[in-house]
Amino acid sequence: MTDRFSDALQALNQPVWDACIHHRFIDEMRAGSLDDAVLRRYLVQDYQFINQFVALLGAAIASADGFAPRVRLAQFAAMITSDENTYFQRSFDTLAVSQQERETPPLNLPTVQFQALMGQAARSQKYANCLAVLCVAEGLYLDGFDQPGQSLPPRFEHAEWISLHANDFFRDFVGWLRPELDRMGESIDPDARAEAADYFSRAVALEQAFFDHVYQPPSAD
Ligand SMILES: Cc1ncc(C[n+]2csc(CCO)c2C)c(N)n1
Repeated sequence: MTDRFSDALQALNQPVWDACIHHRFIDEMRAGSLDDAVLRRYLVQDYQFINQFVALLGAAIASADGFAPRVRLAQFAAMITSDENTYFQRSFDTLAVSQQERETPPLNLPTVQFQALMGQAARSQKYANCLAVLCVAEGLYLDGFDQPGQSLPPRFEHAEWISLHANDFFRDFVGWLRPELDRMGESIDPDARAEAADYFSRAVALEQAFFDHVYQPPSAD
């Protein structure tokens, strides 16, 4: 076990973390072999996830302890609400996702639970809790999708999703996020650390459930 708070949290959750980054969903996305029905279910649910995620970033910006972290987080929010948003819209067009499914789909249980977790972290107004959830949501996607020397699959729906998480900007952001959580971990008391650790663990478990659920037939909550 190491001294860094972010490493310690990841080590505590390593089996589930590894199950996520080696999840069939990630393998099939990288191979370009993902079933369109699975991709469609994933993207429809994930679009609802991203909405709350941006609210969580807003809460992190509000609860951060200085201007430099606020600038970082704001720049990241700008990327998600521009490049990433157009990726969703173009993929929805290709997969013939209706306006209603884009905006108000029935939500899977893990999506509702993740939204609740992000809302709770945001309302706690504690920067460490927000960072714990962000470290999972970002770090896990970096570890899963950013493989050295990988070649991208031919279809843009797969290739762009990978390159959204395997690029210098994203690497740099996660490379900032982890030491930022370490820094906050040092400045809060043990109870607050335990609280942030709980957010981290719940987020890792929900990431796994989120991936698993898109392989289940619709309405199998
Ligand atoms: C369930 C779920 N968890 C994490 C992410 C990852 N994520 C959300 S926003 C963002 C920024 C750049 O893409 C990243 C990496 C996701 N998409 N869906």
